[in-house]
Amino acid sequence: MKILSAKQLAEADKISIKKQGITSEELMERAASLVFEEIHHRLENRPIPIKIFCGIGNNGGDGLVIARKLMEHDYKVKVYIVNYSNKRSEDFLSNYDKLKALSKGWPVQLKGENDLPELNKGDFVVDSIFGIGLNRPIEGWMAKLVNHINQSGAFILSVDMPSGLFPDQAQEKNAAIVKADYTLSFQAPKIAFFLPETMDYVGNLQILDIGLDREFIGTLESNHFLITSEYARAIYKTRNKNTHKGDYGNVLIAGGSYGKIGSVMLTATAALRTGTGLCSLFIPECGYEIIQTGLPEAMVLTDSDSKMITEFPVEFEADAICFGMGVGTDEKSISALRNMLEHTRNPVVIDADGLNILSMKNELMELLPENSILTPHPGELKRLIGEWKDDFEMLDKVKAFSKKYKVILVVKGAHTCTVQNDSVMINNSGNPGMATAGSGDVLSGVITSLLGQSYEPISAAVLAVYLHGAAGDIAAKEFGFESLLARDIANNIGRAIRQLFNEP
Ligand SMILES: NC(=O)C1=CN([C@@H]2O[C@H](COP(=O)(O)OP(=O)(O)OC[C@H]3O[C@@H](n4cnc5c(N)ncnc54)[C@H](OP(=O)(O)O)[C@@H]3O)[C@@H](O)[C@H]2O)[C@@H](O)CC1
Ligand SMILES: [K+]
Repeated sequence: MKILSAKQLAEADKISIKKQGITSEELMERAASLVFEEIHHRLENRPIPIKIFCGIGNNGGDGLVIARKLMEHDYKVKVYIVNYSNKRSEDFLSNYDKLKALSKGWPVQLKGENDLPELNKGDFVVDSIFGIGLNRPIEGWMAKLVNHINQSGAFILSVDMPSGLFPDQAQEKNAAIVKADYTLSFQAPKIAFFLPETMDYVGNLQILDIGLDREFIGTLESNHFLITSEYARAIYKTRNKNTHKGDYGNVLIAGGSYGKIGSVMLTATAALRTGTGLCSLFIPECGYEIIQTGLPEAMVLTDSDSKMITEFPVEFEADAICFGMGVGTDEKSISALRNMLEHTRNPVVIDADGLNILSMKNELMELLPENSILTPHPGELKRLIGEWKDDFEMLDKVKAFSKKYKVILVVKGAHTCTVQNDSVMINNSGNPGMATAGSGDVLSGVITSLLGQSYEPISAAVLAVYLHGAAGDIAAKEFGFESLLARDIANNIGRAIRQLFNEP
């Protein structure tokens, strides 16, 4: 699903009005009615105090429509107009008149910090102050209003955007932004919903299809995509009946050291659970019995060193190689990575200490086969690309790095971003329970497995990230967030694949 900018959405808004022969007020009625229906569906006429904060632009206009509809259904509604300017939008004004005609009490006008209304824990607040028209940070008394809403303990539903949040540009530190429990956003996701510094303002997210012109949206160019289950399903390759293990890749996972053999075991488990035909590990001597006992499906090659890998079995013909988990950054392990890169043409997967070695020995970057996949968490990413001042600068730096070295980066986080050149694929599966030791090792195993099964490198990365998150979601249903182990993610990859085909 395309992630669109505020500018593109405003354009789609205009084009749709023209092509569908409707007025902007009719489009507002349509969009806001969908929000009303979502609220009505959940509240089922319960007499909860609903307090609606409306700006004076079209986001505020949406709030007025929602208020009118709720009143028509006998909800307890109070409307506050956040009077930040005299420039009311036309659709705001016509909906203001409609509301006045319906309600006995006039909306309360808020003009300064002395007007902050009483809010309580049991209240249901609708935030309709600013949407995609925000063009500067919220300041002065309105910033105080935003903090007042945030601190009230009320349930907060934001319409289109949490007010104060820019859809597609960096935010000032300590900016006043509504911290929503739930955001109902129109037509397309916005990038700020998924980035580490701003995702917490959004709460649960739902995108409402307000019927903007599909054909026009189809022509809009975007470098940012949200990975959906439909997309994952389209990439996935089914198995033939007439088949054998040789059709599903022979992968080699190189890593581990004394005390860190578990990492490679998790990677190999995940690779096998993702369908790898043959899985071999290259590990130090000390891990031999551990792997042969713990994972009989895998084959083991050992280094001459007992505690770390110091070389690489360059004669091994693997369909995909993964290097890095648990290897450490000793000079001897660095030469093992160099040895591997000097003898490999096909894209490889580099994780964990493999990435730390690349940051220490920049010249090794030049040896990476084209379309290799690097899977840094934020700490490893900083070592690779340096510091960044905000998420947008981080994305720019990652894109530049991807182009410079012709590699794919899987930037791990709550919404893992897979970046190739300028395009960013954002993942939406997964949960906080997956913030656990070994989770990344499992992801590398899934990517390597798909790469070995002849998926294009970018498809292997994107599908792996999606399945890893979906498997984590299935595991969390059984174990809860706290008890979830990395191996539970690996063990649910098969269910995540089946789920791709059970969902509508
Ligand atoms: N596009 C669609 O698909 C549809 C959109 N719809 C709805 O319209 C919403 C967009 O409405 P909008 O363009 O009127 O902008 P909105 O966010 O209400 O802001 C209003 C004005 O506030 C001002 N302003 C900005 N920042 C400020 C600040 N910090 N402090 C003070 N003032 C500030 C600025 O005006 P300025 O003062 O700069 O002249 C700005 O123009 C959208 O989010 C959705 O809810 C749906 O109804 C139908 C389909
Ligand atoms: K809003």
